[in-house]
Amino acid sequence: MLSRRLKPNLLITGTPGCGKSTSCELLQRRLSDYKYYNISDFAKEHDCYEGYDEDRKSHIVDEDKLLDELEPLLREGGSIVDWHVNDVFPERLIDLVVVLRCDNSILYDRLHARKYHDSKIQENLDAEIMGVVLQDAQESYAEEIVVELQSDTTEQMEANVDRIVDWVELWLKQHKKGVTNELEEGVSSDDNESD
Ligand SMILES: Nc1ncnc2c1ncn2[C@@H]1O[C@H](COP(=O)(O)OP(=O)(O)O)[C@@H](O)[C@H]1O
Repeated sequence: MLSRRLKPNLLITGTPGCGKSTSCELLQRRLSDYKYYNISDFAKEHDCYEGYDEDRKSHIVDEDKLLDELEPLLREGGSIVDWHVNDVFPERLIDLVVVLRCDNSILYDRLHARKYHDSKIQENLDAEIMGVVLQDAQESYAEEIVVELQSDTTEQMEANVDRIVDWVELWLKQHKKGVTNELEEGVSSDDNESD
């Protein structure tokens, strides 16, 4: 049975610095009727924290509370979700997972420009080299909805956004066709039942 969402939910993920927020900003200009959720901001606004990690100097997100807040919004469809963690969203709520990748020396420069601590830069570079975010996505979602896209340059980012918009259009077309088929099958099986 098809999802009853009229528009897909897109999860844009990747190691910090790979370009999620910048890509989402471009994407939202093209999909202006979609809602954008930067989960780090969302967790802060909705107080979805369960503690503070002193070593990482970052808040620990209460994933249950986060999902309680987010699920009703995602059920509506038409969402662009931006977070480096991707394995907390139930598969039924996500239609496309884009994992952005970045060359390590470029990623180093971006994280350094952000004034991240050396240990935090190293942790993220290691995660990117080992493909941790991609692996999490592959373990959490069906193979056919996980797409890995390189995002080292502005040209690549623009091409990635074009690809995502094309994918959304295809989803909408297939979904419309699928819903029509389901309705027709529903009508014909109703006919059969009455035979
Ligand atoms: N494909 C790209 N080409 C050039 N610069 C990029 C690209 N993607 C991101 N950047 C730059 O890298 C920095 C980090 O990007 P950002 O979108 O904040 O990453 P994330 O949201 O994944 O942490 C920003 O200064 C952004 O302008």
